[in-house]
Order: sequence, then structure tokens, then C-alpha cells
Amino acid sequence: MTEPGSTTTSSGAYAAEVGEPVADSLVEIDDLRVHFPIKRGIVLDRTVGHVYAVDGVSLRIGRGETYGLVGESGCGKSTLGKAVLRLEKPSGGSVRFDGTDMSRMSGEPLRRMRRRMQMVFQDTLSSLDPRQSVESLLVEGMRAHGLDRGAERTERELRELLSAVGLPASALRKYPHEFSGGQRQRIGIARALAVRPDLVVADEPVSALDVSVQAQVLNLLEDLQEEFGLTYLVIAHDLAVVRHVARRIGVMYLGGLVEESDSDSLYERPLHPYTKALLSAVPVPEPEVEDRRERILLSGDLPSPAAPPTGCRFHTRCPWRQPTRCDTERPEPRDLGGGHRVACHYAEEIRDGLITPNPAEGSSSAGIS
Ligand SMILES: Nc1ncnc2c1ncn2[C@@H]1O[C@H](COP(=O)(O)OP(=O)(O)OP(=O)(O)O)[C@@H](O)[C@H]1O
Repeated sequence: MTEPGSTTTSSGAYAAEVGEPVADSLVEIDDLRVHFPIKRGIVLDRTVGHVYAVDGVSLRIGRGETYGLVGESGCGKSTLGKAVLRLEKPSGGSVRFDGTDMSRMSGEPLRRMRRRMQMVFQDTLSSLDPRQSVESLLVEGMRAHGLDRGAERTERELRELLSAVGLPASALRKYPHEFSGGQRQRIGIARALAVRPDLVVADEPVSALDVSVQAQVLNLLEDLQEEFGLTYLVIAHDLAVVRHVARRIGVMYLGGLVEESDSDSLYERPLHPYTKALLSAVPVPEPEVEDRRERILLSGDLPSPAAPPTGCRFHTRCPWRQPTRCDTERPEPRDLGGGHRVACHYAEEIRDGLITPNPAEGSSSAGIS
């Protein structure tokens, strides 16, 4: 596969670096790459380049944990989520689920494995077939995986499932358009849970909902996690959403993971310049803090993932950019202590104030542009 600067991080190297036993991970992603070919020609028979949607990401999701993935639109979050479920085929690297390398699976074993991982989508109107009743939507997956065992038992299980997501049993006979957005998302969650998965990938699960309903759905996801022993990968562009639910957070920029840590240290001590800029744009409710806080303005536009910059992907917009190394050498995520990983050559120097932001490269007065 063509590559502008992919990374190579072996599973063993990662585990040693973060000091986490691999056995505790339900999902192990190593140097994952998803490159979409750009086709030209009358019958689209010429590949003229690639969109490097995901380019060298390594991360672990522990059993029973909620991993939050954040970043701007187009940074590759959804593609990574789909690659975990093998809805996108990786161009390189590997995804291991419960110890099994998914990239080598196909046919019936892959289908059986897929039952254990389900997706909850942002847009429930297009992800739930409007012609199917709620009952039919829920039974479909159960049937496909041989989980419906007699009408009576299935009906009882469906009622229990609806009750778990906070909907009345009468919902079974209704159709998606008869529900509000929040209720439809509950149906989407029930559909995912109907096949008893271990992992749920929730892609922007609340961004289409009113703010007042968002917290209810996020709280529901938390309750269900405990009840059903679920592991979550929650994808969101909204930092507040991930902070609410995730114990660990990964920040993506242009196909790569730039920072990863537990939620508290990410929000209190962001170390990567991109995360600093992202967080500096989030308003603070207290007016005094809001007035005093430093805001980091990034210069330039987000580069195209079809032509990512050489070296550090972020160097074209980084206020702390240093000549040569940042432009030429792609930084690997490094553990700066306590599992706080940062892909920046100068993370320590920036943290310790030894390098100051260059006003020509950005400014420290306004939010992310
Ligand atoms: N099937 C595809 N073919 C070609 N390019 C694609 C395909 N799917 C995604 N992309 C491109 O890959 C890049 C990453 O897309 P992706 O949807 O993963 O980003 P995202 O961070 O989830 O953004 P958003 O929140 O807007 O969905 C984008 O440039 C997108 O246009």
C-alpha cells in the first residue's frame, strides 16, 4: 500500500510501552491503516492517489471500558470504528478482537465474530428501516445469528430489552417514524443489544439529539454497560460528550492518534498542541476563568487527508513547530507517564515551557479556526 509516512508499532512494543497486559484488552489495534483509492478514468480504472483516512493508529480498548475517540470532522474516527467492526477492510495493520486477528477472518467465522460487536449510529432515521416495525427490527439480528428460540421466549426477551432501554412493550408494534429522536436512538441501542454483543461502537450517538435528551441517552449507555457488561468505543466530535462517558480518550488528527490518556489528565493537562487548541476552544461556564483562559488559534486550514503533510501531520498548523524535525520526522505516540501518550517530538519541552509558541505559526488569543 502506498504510504506517506506510516508507523510501525508491534503489539508487544505497545504493551511494553503502556505497561498494560494485553490479556485485559478486548480490542487491540496495531498500526491500523485504511487508505481509500482515488479513482479516475471513464470506468474508474486508474488509481491516482489515496485518501489516508486512518494511517498508523495503535490503541487498546480494555474489557468493560469506554474508550472515547475525538477529533475534527474528516480525521478518520468513523473509518476507524468501521475498521474495528470490519465494515471497512484495513489496508494494513491489524485489529485483534478478544485475541483473534480479525483482518485474517472471512466467511462464517467472521460473521459469528461480528455478532459480538455492534454499531449504534448517529442518524437513526436512515439506519432504521422505516418499513419495519420495532419488533421486526429487533428480531432480524437475533434471527440472523440463531438467537430467536420460539415466539414466546423471543417476545419476552424483546420486552425485557425494551424495558432496559426505557421504552414500553407497546413500542414493539410501532414504526420508527412514530418515535422522537431520543426514543429512536433507544431503539437503535436495543437493536444493537438484541444480539448480545461484547463491544458496541457508538458513532456520534447523541449529536443528532436535542441537548436536553443527550444526557439521558448517555446515562442510558452507562447503565446498560453495567447491566450487560459492555465495552464501548464512543466516537464524537464533541469533547463534552466523550468526557461524560469515557474513562480513556484518544484524540485523532488527519488519520493519526496524536494523544491518548485517561479522561481527567487529558482535560486538565493536554500535552499535544492540537489537543491544547481543541480544548482551548471549549467555553468554560465560570466567567472569570473564561476571561483569563488562553485560547490557541491554529493557522491555516485542515490539510486534505489525500495529501497529508510530511513529518508531523500537525506541523503546518502548530504554534510550537520546530524547524526540520517536525517537518520531516513523523512522531510516534510516547508514554509521558501514567499511560498519557503523546505523538509530539517536543511534548516535554512544551509542557515545561522550554519552547514558547511562535506567533507567526499561530496565536494564543482566540479559539480554533
Ligand atoms: N468510502 C470512502 N471512500 C473514500 N473516502 C472516504 C470514504 N469514507 C471516508 N472517506 C474519507 O476519509 C476521511 C475520513 O472520514 P471519516 O468519516 O472516517 O472521518 P470522521 O472523523 O468520522 O468525520 P465525520 O465526523 O465528518 O464523519 C474523509 O476525508 C472522508 O471523506
